[in-house]
Amino acid sequence: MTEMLLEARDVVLSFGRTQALRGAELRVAAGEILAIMGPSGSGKSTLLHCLAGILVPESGEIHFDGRRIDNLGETGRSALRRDRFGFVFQFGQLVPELSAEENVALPLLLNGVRRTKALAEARPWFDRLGLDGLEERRSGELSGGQAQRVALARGLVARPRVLFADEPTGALDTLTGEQVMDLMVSSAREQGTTVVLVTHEPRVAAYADREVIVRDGRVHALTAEAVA
Ligand SMILES: Nc1ncnc2c1ncn2[C@@H]1O[C@H](COP(=O)(O)OP(=O)(O)OP(=O)(O)O)[C@@H](O)[C@H]1O
Repeated sequence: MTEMLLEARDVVLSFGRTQALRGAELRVAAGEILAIMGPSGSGKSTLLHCLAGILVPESGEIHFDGRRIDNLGETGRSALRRDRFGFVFQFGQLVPELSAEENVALPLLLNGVRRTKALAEARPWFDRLGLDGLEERRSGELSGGQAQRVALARGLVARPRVLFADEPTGALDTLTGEQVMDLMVSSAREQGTTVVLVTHEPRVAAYADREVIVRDGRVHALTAEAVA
């Protein structure tokens, strides 16, 4: 049987009167690239945040790598996010005061890696992601696609077990979005990183090994019925 790396079991979470997740079930295999699709407001980001230990479900369980993580407490979940998970969001969210290179090195610096070593590990990503020559730029001096590739490098530099990507191409034009997806998928595969990708764009979801649909806070396998 394929090893399950990440699992949501009967997850329920409300914001006030809004029931964002109503018994969400999801299993993600190690090394898998999974796309979470679904209409606006259906609970995709909330599910991603629960899987990543950012939000804690009201009931239900989240398991990662053979252990339950929703009951770890903020310190434990924060350590897990720092050590095991990488993140890419819709608007790169680079730190504007830092150079592109320092932004990529940030997860390593936060993990206690020395500055020289962290920057040395960040540098090859510029060649790998077609960003040569942009190492010293601040985020305000990068195009949207360049900034998102820097954000991708930052998400992968610490070789996380899981990369969580929430609408990573949402702010990009189609061609630039496809470049980012190509690089995300090839880099993740190269280092064996599992990817959980939230998107509402079928073209983006097509890069994944498997797609699921979130509707009204529940997860459905991709079938003609679920799409209709
Ligand atoms: N912090 C919050 N406070 C209040 N309501 C929230 C909060 N976050 C999400 N919600 C609500 O929970 C529901 C699910 O939101 P979520 O962001 O998970 O949906 P989504 O499928 O990711 O949507 P989109 O595609 O528009 O980003 C929505 O009704 C949303 O308005």
